[in-house]
Parts: sequence; C-alpha cells; structure tokens
Amino acid sequence: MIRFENVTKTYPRSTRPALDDVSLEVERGQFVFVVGPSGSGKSTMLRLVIREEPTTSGSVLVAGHDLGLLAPRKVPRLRRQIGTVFQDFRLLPNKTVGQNVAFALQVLGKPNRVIKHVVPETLELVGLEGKGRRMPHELSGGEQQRVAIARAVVNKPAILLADEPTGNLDPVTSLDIVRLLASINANGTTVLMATHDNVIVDEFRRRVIELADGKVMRDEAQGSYVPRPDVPARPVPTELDENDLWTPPETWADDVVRGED
Ligand SMILES: Nc1ncnc2c1ncn2[C@@H]1O[C@H](COP(=O)(O)OP(=O)(O)OP(=O)(O)O)[C@@H](O)[C@H]1O
Repeated sequence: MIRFENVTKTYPRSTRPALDDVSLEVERGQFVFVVGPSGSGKSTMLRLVIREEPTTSGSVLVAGHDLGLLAPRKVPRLRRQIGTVFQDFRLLPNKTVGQNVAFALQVLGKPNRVIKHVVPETLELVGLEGKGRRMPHELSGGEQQRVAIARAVVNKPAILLADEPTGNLDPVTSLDIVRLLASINANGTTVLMATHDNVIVDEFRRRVIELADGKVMRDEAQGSYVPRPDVPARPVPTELDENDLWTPPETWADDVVRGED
C-alpha cells in the first residue's frame, strides 16, 4: 500500500536530511506506530505519503504509483483517498460538528442527499451521535479529536495518517482515541500514526517503526515504544500471513491514475 524506496528528504536551507535513505513497506490494512525523538523525521514521513512535500531522492509509492511521477492535477485525487488527523484537531471553529464533517464531502462535490445520510452515520461511528449541532468549543478535547477523525474518514479513505493525535489529550482519552483508530483500521483502513506516547504504543503492540536522525533504527511487528529485551518482538515479516490482511474498503489504485477528467 505504501512503499518508501531509498527515500531522502532534505528541506531547502537545511544541511542535514530530515529522512535519510529510508526504505520500507506498509501493507494494506496494517496499523503502524512511527516513533522517535523530536526532529527524527516522523511528520516528514507522513507529509511525503500525501505528497505535501517532494522527496529529494528516492521514491514514495502509494498503491503502486510513484508519487514523484503523479501529475499535479492528480494529487487531489490521491489526497481524497488519505485521511489526516493532527494533534491540534484543526476544526473549523465557526461551523457545527456536523458542518465540519459535511464540509469534507461538500468540497468533493458530493450531493446533499448523500451528505445527509453519511454525516450522522460517521458521527455515530466515532461515538458522537446526537452532537452534530454542537460547536467545536462546546466539546472536550477528546470529542474534538473524534470530530477530526470523523472528518478524516467520512470519505472512507484507504489510508489514515495521524500525526500525534493524542498529543493534547489526557491518558484515558488518548487510549479511547487510539481504540477508535484501531477500530477504523479493523474495517480495512491502513493507519500510520506518529507518536511520542509510550503508554499507547506499549498497550496496543502494533508494528513500530523507530526513526532517529531520519533513519529507520528499528522496525518490529508488535513492537514496544523502546526496545524491550524482556519481551521479544517479532521482526516484521517480509510476506504477511493472509490472516494479517483485512479487506480494503475499496480498491482505488486505478482511480488515482486515471482521474476523473
Ligand atoms: N518545512 C521545513 N523546513 C525546514 N526544515 C524542516 C521543515 N520541517 C521539518 N524540518 C526539519 O526536518 C527534521 C525532521 O522534522 P519532523 O517534523 O519530520 O520531525 P518529527 O520527528 O515529526 O518531530 P516532532 O516529534 O517534534 O514533531 C527536523 O530537523 C526539522 O527541523
């Protein structure tokens, strides 16, 4: 689903690369924690997947398509298949919860009759049924993050990128939010989550990719936040067992290439 081939990213006016010769593959349906110290390249990795930034060298492939070769007019179609969630929620403060989620569909030109059904369904999925008319400031931090997640998944993306989604939340709310992400993942969406939250990573025991100075230091299935010699982690299998794969919500590889023009 996502493949990095010898990817180096050096930002303009920067002397050292933010990502340095990174090669890895994330299979469809996986849930991956990306960990590492501040400045190790976690957000950069997510930005490259959505082609917010170009690579300096190497290739990022999403569903088999090299993002470096994707025509600019096809980038919006790529992004439609990728939901994003951030630490600071990024809700529209002057719109209700329902309007925030609906907006994500309106910009895609979805008809109102579809929006009317899908928005309440999605709010229910994230545990916010009945709260569609509230304003964001009338919600707790955890509820605001649920709105952001609803907005990110309302179009049933194949991939969900979460950059420190629990960074502003207390430990209990953080666990709830990651449980929600895990349930979205169980329905077929591939999830990449950058995090500093050791409790969460140790609780969920999913694949862990650890970065340091832009390099992959560790890549383990069912890993922990820091290497734990007392708990042997399985190395990431090169070929996944069929049981590890979920059915994707939709196939979209051809869509990305063809576009709707
Ligand atoms: N737009 C930019 N221009 C120049 N340098 C940047 C830019 N964005 C990030 N960097 C640099 O790239 C490196 C990696 O940054 P990145 O934000 O990917 O790290 P991170 O692991 O996500 O950090 P944090 O945990 O603090 O969010 C850092 O040295 C950072 O200063």
